[in-house]
Amino acid sequence: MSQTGVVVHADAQSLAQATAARLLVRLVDAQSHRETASVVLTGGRSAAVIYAAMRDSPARDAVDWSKVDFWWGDERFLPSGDPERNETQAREALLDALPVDPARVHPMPASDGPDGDDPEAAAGRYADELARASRGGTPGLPRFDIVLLGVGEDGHIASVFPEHPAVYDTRPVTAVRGAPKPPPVRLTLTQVAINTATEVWLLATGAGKASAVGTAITASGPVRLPAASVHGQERTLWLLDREAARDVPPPPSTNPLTPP
Ligand SMILES: O=C(O)[C@H](O)[C@@H](O)[C@H](O)[C@H](O)COP(=O)(O)O
Repeated sequence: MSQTGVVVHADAQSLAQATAARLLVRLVDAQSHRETASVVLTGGRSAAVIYAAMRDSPARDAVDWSKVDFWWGDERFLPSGDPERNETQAREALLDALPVDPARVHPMPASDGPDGDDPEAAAGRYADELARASRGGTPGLPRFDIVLLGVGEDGHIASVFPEHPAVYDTRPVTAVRGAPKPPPVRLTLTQVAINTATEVWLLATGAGKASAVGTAITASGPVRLPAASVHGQERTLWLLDREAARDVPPPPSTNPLTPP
């Protein structure tokens, strides 16, 4: 049974530092069981700060980076090397500083790649790459130890936006056109793929996220927010700063001395 946790940090910087440390420990743990580990990276400002904190952490070398598989949860469908691509951000903030195995770094196709400016074909290509890495777990997908997801003000995760076709897509990867967050054309893992992960970590900082976070965490019943529809097989973690946690009720007290 998947557990959901909510961790609230004082501010965005402490969230980034703590999440970087948490991710490093989680990767070391995964490798202690299986030699390899896998993480699905996200884009956005919160993620970039976490990547830099990982890069600068003295504990980073506890991970055997040559045996970590890096996937992406979504990508802006732009030419390779474009500064707006999530791949570019992750390479500059983290991957370029690590002894990664290039064969284990799996960026989503770029718009100047083999499929040209056809995002549907590019999505299919990434689905094929995922399937090739499948090792007997979920058919067509590799094991994802941790999926990182930034959360948008509208409750989107990756490039799955509320009421957009990707919400209803049952394939593991899909193309997105008309995304409300520029750029409009993107590739994204769907909730189908995300929810196979062992752990899903949702990252949100700032008051602008509070409403979406509060609704996603507290609403019962069919909530039309993608952020409310993703969960890890074993654990779902909400990693928030105080501002983003504003609308999240405090956990029920476990102190037996507290009056009901
Ligand atoms: O490509 C992207 O833009 C991201 O993958 C997207 O899902 C992002 O994580 C959220 O929009 C949060 O972004 P911020 O952390 O910048 O608010």
